[in-house]
Amino acid sequence: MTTTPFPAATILGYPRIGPRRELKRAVEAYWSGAIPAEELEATAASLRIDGYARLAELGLGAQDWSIPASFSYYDQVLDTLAAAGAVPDRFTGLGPDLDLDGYFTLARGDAEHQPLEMTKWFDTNYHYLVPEIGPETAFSAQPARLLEQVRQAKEAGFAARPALIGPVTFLALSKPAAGSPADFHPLDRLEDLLPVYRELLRALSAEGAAWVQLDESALAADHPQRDDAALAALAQDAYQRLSQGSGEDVPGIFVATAYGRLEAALPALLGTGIGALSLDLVKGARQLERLRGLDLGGTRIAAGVVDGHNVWRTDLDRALETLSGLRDTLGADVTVATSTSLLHVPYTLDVEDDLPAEVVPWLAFAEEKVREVTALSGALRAGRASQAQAFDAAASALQARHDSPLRRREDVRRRTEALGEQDYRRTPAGQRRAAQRERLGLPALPTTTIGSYPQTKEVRRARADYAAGTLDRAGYEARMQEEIRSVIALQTELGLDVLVHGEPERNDMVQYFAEHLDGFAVTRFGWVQSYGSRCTRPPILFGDVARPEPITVPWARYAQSLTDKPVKGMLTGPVTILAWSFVRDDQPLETSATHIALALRDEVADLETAGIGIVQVDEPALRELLPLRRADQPAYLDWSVRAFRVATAGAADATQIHTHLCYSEFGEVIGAIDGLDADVTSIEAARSRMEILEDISASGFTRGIGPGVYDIHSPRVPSAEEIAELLGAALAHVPAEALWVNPDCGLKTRGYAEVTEALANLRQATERVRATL
Ligand SMILES: CN1c2c(nc(N)[nH]c2=O)NC[C@@H]1CNc1ccc(C(=O)N[C@@H](CCC(=O)N[C@@H](CCC(=O)N[C@@H](CCC(=O)O)C(=O)O)C(=O)O)C(=O)O)cc1
Ligand SMILES: N[C@@H](CCS)C(=O)O
Ligand SMILES: [Zn+2]
Repeated sequence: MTTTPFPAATILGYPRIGPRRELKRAVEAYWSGAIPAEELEATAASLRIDGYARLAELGLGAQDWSIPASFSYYDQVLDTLAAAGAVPDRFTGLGPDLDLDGYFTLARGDAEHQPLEMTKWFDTNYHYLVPEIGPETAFSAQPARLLEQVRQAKEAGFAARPALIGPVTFLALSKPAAGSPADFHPLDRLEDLLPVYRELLRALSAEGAAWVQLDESALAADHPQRDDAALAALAQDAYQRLSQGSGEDVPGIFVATAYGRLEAALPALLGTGIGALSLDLVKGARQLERLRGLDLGGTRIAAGVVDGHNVWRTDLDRALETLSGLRDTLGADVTVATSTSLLHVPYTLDVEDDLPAEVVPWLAFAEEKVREVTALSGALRAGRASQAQAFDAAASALQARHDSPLRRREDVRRRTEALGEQDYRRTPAGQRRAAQRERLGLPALPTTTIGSYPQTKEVRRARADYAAGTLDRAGYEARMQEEIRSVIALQTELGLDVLVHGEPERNDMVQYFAEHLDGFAVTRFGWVQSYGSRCTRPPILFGDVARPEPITVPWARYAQSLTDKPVKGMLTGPVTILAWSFVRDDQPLETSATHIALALRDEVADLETAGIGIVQVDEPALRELLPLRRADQPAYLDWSVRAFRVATAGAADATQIHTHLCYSEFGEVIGAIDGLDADVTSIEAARSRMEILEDISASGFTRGIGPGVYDIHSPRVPSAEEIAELLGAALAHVPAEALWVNPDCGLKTRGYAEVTEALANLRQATERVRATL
């Protein structure tokens, strides 16, 4: 065991995109050829050092290994793949020692290579790149980048703790490389990967790193292919072996877990020789009870009491009580920590000049959370009085929040309480189908798109000018109407059957609604990394939600006035609005979902009044919020489905309700999708070549279904032949009267040239297949 003690206070990770999105801009400039690699690396290095310096100013020790080196150019799972030399064979021409361009090729693909798949990181809106591991994938230690970061930090006067994904989580989140035997899982390669971790740890130790963080959050989630006890046993064995000999040539191992609770892995990890273990005591508060009576075996517990995944100011008195109770229970000192990396929250509240003044003191972003961690650590060791100012300020903010009338709307509460079973139910789907067929008169295999059209520079510029006040409201509306006219004209020319207005007025499908609903605040600079260089500004839900006036109706009405074809109204569903916002922690999510659903229900009614016959309610995040533990999933699926039904069940029989879900792991939520009772569901299917439809037909799903035939995440334009083939494959599983033809998702991130060509091919392919029916 290392002789350097584990720090008294720490965080699991920090935002890295830059306080002003400097890394995003530099990376994108490098991609476009505007700056050379040296300039990107210099920007990255100075962002890292400035970040360490700021964390030290905020109270973390510059020399005690409390500051994590959690930087990444793109994604921390990709960084771990690079450190383990686990480059998939299909990336021909790339060796195990990736340079910057090789690294970005894995993330973004190139002319010859599809990029690694991207998927959600636990229950967050962050996406990681999925490693592809086969029985023969070669592993080799590639520590150069990690060592360089440790060295750079050291030279600048900081002992920054290297952070990697741990071996069990790395493999648990990987997928089998193409061509692997059916019964193979990447976890089968743990034995081969451990020596590589050993070597990485040795190299880091030789560079002077006294502690290394290995993130093992997969141990806090149920795994689709391994039961919890089996995963815990793998982790136990792995950490016993990695810890052997620590102190001589192996640094102290800090296993970080977040996003939920450890079950079997909690006792399994203690006693393996790891130096420290962090637990998420926000989402996994029930772990506290389980710690009672466990033998720590010399492992120090880092108590994640400051929420890293939300923006509320911590109740410091309560957290201190938890910490001192835990210290007494364990009979050992504990480290104060964040529950997760702070990657999920914006840098600082300090720069926000437009948040409601009353709400600001209720909040803590990354910098403020670091101060909370250090205040708690100070109080735990020297008493509350030593941190009186921080504690008193937190207590009065908490009281003010508790007493604030901003949190409650009695009209919304009354309406929520008055909801009865009839408000969740439409007439049976078959009856609705007949009414809709008569009203809409659509051809077989109706063609449509998912909602957004390319967000051009000009559209973004108009929005920025409007926000800055250099374009007035009338000018802005005229500009958006011009865009809608052109999108309707394009769809008419392409001969699509169900048109959309194109969503030009939306900066983001969630932020836009939050900006138009009471109960939400939006930030000006609160960017949070979603994937790679892409960021979102999650809105903050602080009160009961109400809709002061119709939101989308004028745009939809305008679009419908331009055509005789049906225009599909476009809303974001309650679960997705919640999933991509910072949500209230003072009431169940279910209650907030119902409030949003009621606002959407009114919007649906107003769209109907405006003559809109089809309304799509997008729920791409339905899968994302699925609890990590199977036991918790049925309750979630129940309330999320009910919220969708509150939003949509007020619609007339002749109004066709669509929903859209853009991910392809349907197995877990297929029952819920049926429960939504939407008339038509569009899903992502192009990349998996319609394989997903086997699940759907096996489940007896009888509603309209639009499996995507155009992979919008790729700049590739699918040919008419390819689309016709996909439609043929779909018809093997879905009756023609139920099949819709559409892309996988919205077109906002694509350009007009590719979109126009792809949609022309989509239309042509549909004609061909229709002729065979
Ligand atoms: C579908 N996805 C979404 C998720 N979460 C959401 N909240 N929204 C989503 O759509 N999660 C899952 C996926 C993640 N996918 C993406 C895809 C693309 C982006 C993305 O491109 N983000 C943009 C920011 C988009 C945005 O809000 N734009 C604003 C203005 C932004 C801006 O930078 N303005 C400039 C000034 C304007 C100018 O001069 O051009 C500035 O502030 O400096 C807008 O369009 O109005 C990104 O750039 O990262 C994210 C998630
Ligand atoms: N209507 C949205 C859904 C994205 S998931 C869009 O088309 O962009
Ligand atoms: Zn989508």
